[in-house]
Amino acid sequence: SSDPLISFLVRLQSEALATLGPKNFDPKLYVDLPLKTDLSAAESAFARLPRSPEGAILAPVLGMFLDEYFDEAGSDLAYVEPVDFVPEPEGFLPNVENPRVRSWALEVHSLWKDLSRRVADEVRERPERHTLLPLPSPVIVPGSRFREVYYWDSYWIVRGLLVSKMYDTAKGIVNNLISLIETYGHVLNGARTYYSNRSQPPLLSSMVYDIYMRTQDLEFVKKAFPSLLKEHSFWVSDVHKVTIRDVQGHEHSLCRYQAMWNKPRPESATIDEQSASKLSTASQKENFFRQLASGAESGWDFSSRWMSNSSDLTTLATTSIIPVDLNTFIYKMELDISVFAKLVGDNSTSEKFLKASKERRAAIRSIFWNSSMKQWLDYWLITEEVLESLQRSGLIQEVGITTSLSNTGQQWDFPNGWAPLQHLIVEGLAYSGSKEAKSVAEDIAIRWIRTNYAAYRITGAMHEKYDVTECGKPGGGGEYKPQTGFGWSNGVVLAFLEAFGWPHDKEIDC
Ligand SMILES: OC[C@H]1O[C@H](O[C@H]2O[C@H](CO)[C@@H](O)[C@H](O)[C@H]2O)[C@H](O)[C@@H](O)[C@@H]1O
Repeated sequence: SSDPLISFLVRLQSEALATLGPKNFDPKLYVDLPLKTDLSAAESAFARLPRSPEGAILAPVLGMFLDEYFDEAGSDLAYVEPVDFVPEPEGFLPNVENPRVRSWALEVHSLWKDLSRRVADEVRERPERHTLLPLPSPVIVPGSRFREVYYWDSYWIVRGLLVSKMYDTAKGIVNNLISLIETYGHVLNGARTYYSNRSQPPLLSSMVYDIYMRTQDLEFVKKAFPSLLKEHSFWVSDVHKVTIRDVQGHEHSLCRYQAMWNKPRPESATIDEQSASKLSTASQKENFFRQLASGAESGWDFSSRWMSNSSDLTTLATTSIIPVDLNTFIYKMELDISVFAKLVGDNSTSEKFLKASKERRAAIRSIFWNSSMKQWLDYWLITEEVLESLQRSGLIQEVGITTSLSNTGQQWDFPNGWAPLQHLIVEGLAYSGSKEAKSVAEDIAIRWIRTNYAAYRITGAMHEKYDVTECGKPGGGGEYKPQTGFGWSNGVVLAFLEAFGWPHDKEIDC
């Protein structure tokens, strides 16, 4: 991370694992520790800690260091009784008559007191010492190791608070999430600096809607409205947006989860490093880290739903899946915004969002609905995976796609490229519905045309195969002399020229 506090805490986390071992080790504890001093003082003391001959810090030494430089995780939030809590709210669950159930429901209701916190002033005064974010209103935390506010948890917390008639607390929760949008442009996964690279299932508009339905507080809607527009832009812009063509050729705009992060998640860095250890290249690891963080953005961290092989976490392919639920949440957000726009007197925005919601509903029907199964199913962007794997494969060479990576001297091997294989792959990519694949297809076709042209100029003939590592070079190898003529090469060049054209100013020489 480029945040110096997070970088230091992640280092501390990794050293603590080496000292304490994996049993009962929770990596998140370390990135939640509030500093007692300035970071530089803690860093230099850490660097001076005595170590064993093997390089590890001994457990008592680590304990003393933690006591001296850090407060307890979670201590930067203070317990506070919610202003609107009463032991038995008027009109509480009128239809729950059974005395045992009613008394249990009242106990659950009273748990709001245990989970209610206020961010300490210290966090506002010295934010650089805390990964906790300084939210303005009191918060309700999920509990236990989750010492901070979470985005999608908040929706069901709000639903419960409405049952408990704790309207001010519910509005405070929304106010906190709005403050995150105003600072970061989106609601963070959770209210920690290390969660800023991603969001979580977007349910803020639903919180506003449900609170409004109970309270009729129009001022509250007016305040939330501009932030909801910003949040909508975040979800429909480049990082999350995917354009997809249905079988009738209609283009639809849908959304996927995609974190802006390709490193281990700070709160689970030791686990992510361990999971990635079986991957060999830096780019495979970076991709895996992005898939992990994107899985966390989905709220389903982790699930076979996002894996191509359910028993291998490294096959996580979160960003290659268009999820039904995310698009349904955004559809709801669009409908909610349309309603709110009308309430605040902005009719043109209301119309605009109604139209957007209709388009998304059509996309959901067209892309996710499986009529034989009578189910909405996530859509796998297989082409993207195939494209990525093709791009990583080494098969795409200077002037075309090589038949294999083995240089055996056989003609259907490296470095020969054959016209029919170029054509099958280029057409497959071009018609896949992915813009990126289409542009890769065109690029391969152009290079192939150029090498065919160059070889023709040099040798006066079209060839049965070409050496794709060098422009203008015919192929070789095999048990007979390379042949010219040549039927399928001619056919493919003409088919490519018809598909992609060749404008005046485009260079034909390699
Ligand atoms: O209830 C809070 C959240 O708890 C889980 O995820 C969180 O923990 C992960 C590991 O510490 C973290 O990487 C993730 O970003 C957090 O949201 C749960 O899976 C979430 O659905 C839930 O909101």
